[in-house]
Amino acid sequence: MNDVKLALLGSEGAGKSAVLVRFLTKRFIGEYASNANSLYQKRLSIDGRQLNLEVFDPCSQNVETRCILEEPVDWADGFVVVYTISDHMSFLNAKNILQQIRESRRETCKGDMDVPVCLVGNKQDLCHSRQVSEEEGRSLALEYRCIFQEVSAAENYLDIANLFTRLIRHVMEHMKHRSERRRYSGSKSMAKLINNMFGKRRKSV
Ligand SMILES: Nc1nc2c(ncn2[C@@H]2O[C@H](COP(=O)(O)OP(=O)(O)OP(=O)(O)O)[C@@H](O)[C@H]2O)c(=O)[nH]1
Repeated sequence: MNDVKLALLGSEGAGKSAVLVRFLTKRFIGEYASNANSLYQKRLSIDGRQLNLEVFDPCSQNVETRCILEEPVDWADGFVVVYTISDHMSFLNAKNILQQIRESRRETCKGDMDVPVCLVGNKQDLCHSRQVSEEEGRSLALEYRCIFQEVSAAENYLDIANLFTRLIRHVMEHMKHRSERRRYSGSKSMAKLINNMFGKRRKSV
């Protein structure tokens, strides 16, 4: 069974917990305790494959004053970055987070393909007070090569379910690709080793 680990990141009050709880329970719960880190676990079946999903929902933090990615960036296989469409500052924070993910992953996984990330513009139901256009969200996602979707945790389950499903599929493909690369480079170096040993021996005969 696959283990898939996701981390939720975004500004305080962007609706991270609401989005996650909507996905896990199909329900919208208005208020959540935000003074502790939470780890949610759920067994899922996607494309006929069973998996253990773990989602890390860190407590509120001010992304302007401290680095938010110390722990989740190494732990997670994929990220959900949430902003509020009616709060431009949360969008700027989301951009900052995407940049931090890119930089930290570049340091830890040299030459590796991009880590799966989805950018979520939440509170679509508040479009009368929109401060971030859908186009801005889409082009930020394009810049950082991530999945993008505007959603409303308050009003809609299906969009959120589809979004998580796409991200999890992407994570599983990414994991498969990484393990194939590892196996390939492992067998390449093994072949090199064997070649070196027997090649040399053959020469000396
Ligand atoms: N109108 C509307 N309100 C929402 C939506 N999603 C969340 N909220 C509200 O936004 C507030 C913050 O939601 P949370 O899910 O606690 O946000 P969070 O990002 O987890 O917040 P912290 O844990 O404090 O960082 C709550 O009052 C929610 O009821 C939404 O889609 N639409």
